Amino acid sequence: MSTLLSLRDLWVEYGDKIVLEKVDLDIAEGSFVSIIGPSGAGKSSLLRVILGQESPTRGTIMLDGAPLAPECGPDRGVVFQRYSVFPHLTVLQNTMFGLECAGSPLTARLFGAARAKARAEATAMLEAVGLGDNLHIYPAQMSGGMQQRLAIAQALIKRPRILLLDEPFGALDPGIRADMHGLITQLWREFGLTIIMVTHDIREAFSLGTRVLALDKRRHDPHAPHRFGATAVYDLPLRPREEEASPREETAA
Ligand SMILES: Nc1ncnc2c1ncn2[C@@H]1O[C@H](COP(=O)(O)OP(=O)(O)OP(=O)(O)O)[C@@H](O)[C@H]1O
Repeated sequence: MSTLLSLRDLWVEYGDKIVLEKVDLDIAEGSFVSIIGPSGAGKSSLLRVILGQESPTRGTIMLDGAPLAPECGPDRGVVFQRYSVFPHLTVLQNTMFGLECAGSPLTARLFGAARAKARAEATAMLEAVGLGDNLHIYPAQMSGGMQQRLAIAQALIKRPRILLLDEPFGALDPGIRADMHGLITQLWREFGLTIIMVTHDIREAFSLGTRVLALDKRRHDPHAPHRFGATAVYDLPLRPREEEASPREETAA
């Protein structure tokens, strides 16, 4: 598999606090990378710099061999733990919104054939995430799992190559979580995605990922804990995706 994303000598600092130091990573196209690590290790900070929400203090990020644009682009989608959907828009409107913004940046409205096309694309995406029967309801009428399905549809509608997931299932009940594991694995295959997922759930990290990265500090100074940042202390390749039939958690059960 070819390298899609390359991080070289990446540092993230806030003031005199070093959060990440000397992160060197190559992420293969089509991989599903789980990132684990203690609270405050810089997992979300790493996602934010890959997303383009923040610039690293030092170092480079290359996407397909070219420097990553320093802003969020359509090649990267993101789903956070907390629901990021618009409460005043229906499921369909929430999903069409990304296409309308891209097609009409000033008014975020499409008309005629362009609108019909966006509507058809959004409807197909909502069917793919299992919300095909709920196009016209509002987020307040949905369960947490349904809202996360909608957040995934919103992230995928612009056909990103990389999907960044920051604790996407952390707020869900165990049964719903298992359904979402099945869904994300299916979408990963169907859309040929490269996924980078931050999770606190080690079982989830290993059952979904083709690779597990642990971020932590290699060096500690008890008198100045902020002087050293975290880096990838473990990098565990798991089975390649071709060998995967279903999430390992479900196969093991
Ligand atoms: N904008 C910011 N300004 C200053 N410090 C920040 C900023 N963002 C994050 N930090 C600090 O950077 C460190 C890493 O934060 P980050 O959220 O990346 O960790 P994390 O590994 O995702 O943690 P958690 O597992 O608790 O979500 C924390 O100490 C945090 O307080």
